[in-house]
Amino acid sequence: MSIKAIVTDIEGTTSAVSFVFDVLFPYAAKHLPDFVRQNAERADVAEQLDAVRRDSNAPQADVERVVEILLSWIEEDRKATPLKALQGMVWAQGYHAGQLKGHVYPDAVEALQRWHAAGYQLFVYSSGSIQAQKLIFGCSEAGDLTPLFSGYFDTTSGPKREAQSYTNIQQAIGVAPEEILFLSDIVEELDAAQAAGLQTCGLAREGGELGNHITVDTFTGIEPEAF
Ligand SMILES: CSCCC(=O)C(=O)COP(=O)(O)O
Ligand SMILES: [Mg+2]
Repeated sequence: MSIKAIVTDIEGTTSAVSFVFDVLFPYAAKHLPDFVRQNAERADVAEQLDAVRRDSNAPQADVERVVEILLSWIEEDRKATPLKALQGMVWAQGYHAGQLKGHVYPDAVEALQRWHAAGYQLFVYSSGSIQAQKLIFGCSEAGDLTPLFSGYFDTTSGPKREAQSYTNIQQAIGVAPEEILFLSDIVEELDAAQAAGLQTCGLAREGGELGNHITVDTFTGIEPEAF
């Protein structure tokens, strides 16, 4: 069975962990409080603030308390859907103001372009919101890479360490599980994708092996036709 679709993680896979931890998360921590205060009545923001109240079991929390909760979630790298949605909105301002440029490894850019030209369907699956995914690739140091992608999946498809999430994504893509190659730097994500029947390839940019998964150190080492 040959690969028809490739689904890639972002942080640690197409893009440096340091870009997310040293640039994106501090940017969100700095700008999110005022963004939330100034936009708390906006319908899309209010919806996420209510989700924070629900998820943290604090139904009466005022805006300042919700900001505190969000900052603690950034600190602990919580992959909570409402935090990710709000981070995406804050980062949008930074990208559009030219303060942020998405980091994508040159080897990932080259391989994604080559695979797209060869007819593979390319997708993203990240804990970052779909808005944030489109921004990192759309406003990247290598230019607008969004034309390469056929679709985007975030935590609304489920947590990245659960097999069911990959079944949800496989059904949305509409090809057999074994025709999908999933790329990630996290062994628990690769295990979950494998349990759902997907092919897997680990990215270990500092070297080493990721569990029982074929592991490479750059995208240049990935040969979709070999799976
Ligand atoms: C979409 S860029 C921001 C990445 C992010 O917020 C994050 O939590 C990273 O998650 P990933 O699933 O890409 O490791
Ligand atoms: Mg990752």
